[in-house]
Amino acid sequence: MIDHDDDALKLDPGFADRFEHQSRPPCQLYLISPPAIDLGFTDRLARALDAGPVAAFQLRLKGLDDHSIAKLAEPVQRLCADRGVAFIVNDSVGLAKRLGADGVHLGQDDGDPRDARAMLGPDAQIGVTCHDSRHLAMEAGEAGADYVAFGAFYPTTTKEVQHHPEPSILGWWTTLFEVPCVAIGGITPANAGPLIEAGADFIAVCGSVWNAPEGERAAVEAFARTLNL
Ligand SMILES: Cc1ncc(COP(=O)(O)OP(=O)(O)O)c(N)n1
Ligand SMILES: Cc1nc(C(=O)O)sc1CCOP(=O)(O)O
Ligand SMILES: [Mg+2]
Repeated sequence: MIDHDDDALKLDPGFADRFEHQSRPPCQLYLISPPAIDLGFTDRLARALDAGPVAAFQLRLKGLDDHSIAKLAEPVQRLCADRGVAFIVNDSVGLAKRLGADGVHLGQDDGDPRDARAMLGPDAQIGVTCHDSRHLAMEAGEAGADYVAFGAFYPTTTKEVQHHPEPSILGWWTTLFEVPCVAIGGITPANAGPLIEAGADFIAVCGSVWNAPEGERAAVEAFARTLNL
């Protein structure tokens, strides 16, 4: 059965405690890195993380081997740790283990969450891509995922996507299961509302922060206003 572990709701330690009277904490921001970064990226990340509450940061660098990602990861991971932001590695359980990351995000072809759990231990946050599929989400929950991710809700230029769920999948999930759900794909401060209202526990965003004409600081501030944080 799906794990109803209370820790599953605590990506940001201490956050949930402020909302003990509610059955689920309010929706939080989950920031995804640009697909490529250089060493100067930490300045941008610091501006983003200092602009408003960010629960988690995912290092998602495509087209690089684990060794190259590890070299770029070190200052980024330190920055997240200094600010109490969960540091999640995309795709690679081995890299997450090597870096001592807080967790790993697995796509449907990135490995079995059970193997990830065995390698990373009980405290690791393991997230699983579930596209627009209730079936995949229940499978991920059964396999011990700490969150399930649905998307892409809106058009995105960050990734080629084939699946476009309706916001109602978020409400369906949160009504039935305690495991948090993440909404992803083309989310901006202006279009996040229906996903938050439908029940997203997290909104995961990339382009609307890193490609924002007004800069990452203003973009995170705008998300904080949308989320009422
Ligand atoms: C929070 C979150 N949700 C979905 C994804 C997509 O993962 P995946 O399908 O493995 O695609 P890539 O990101 O690896 O291109 C994600 N990374 N994070
Ligand atoms: C990484 C990713 N996964 C998706 C999915 O649907 O599973 S959509 C996506 C891209 C997210 O970036 P942006 O906020 O710029 O759209
Ligand atoms: Mg992947």
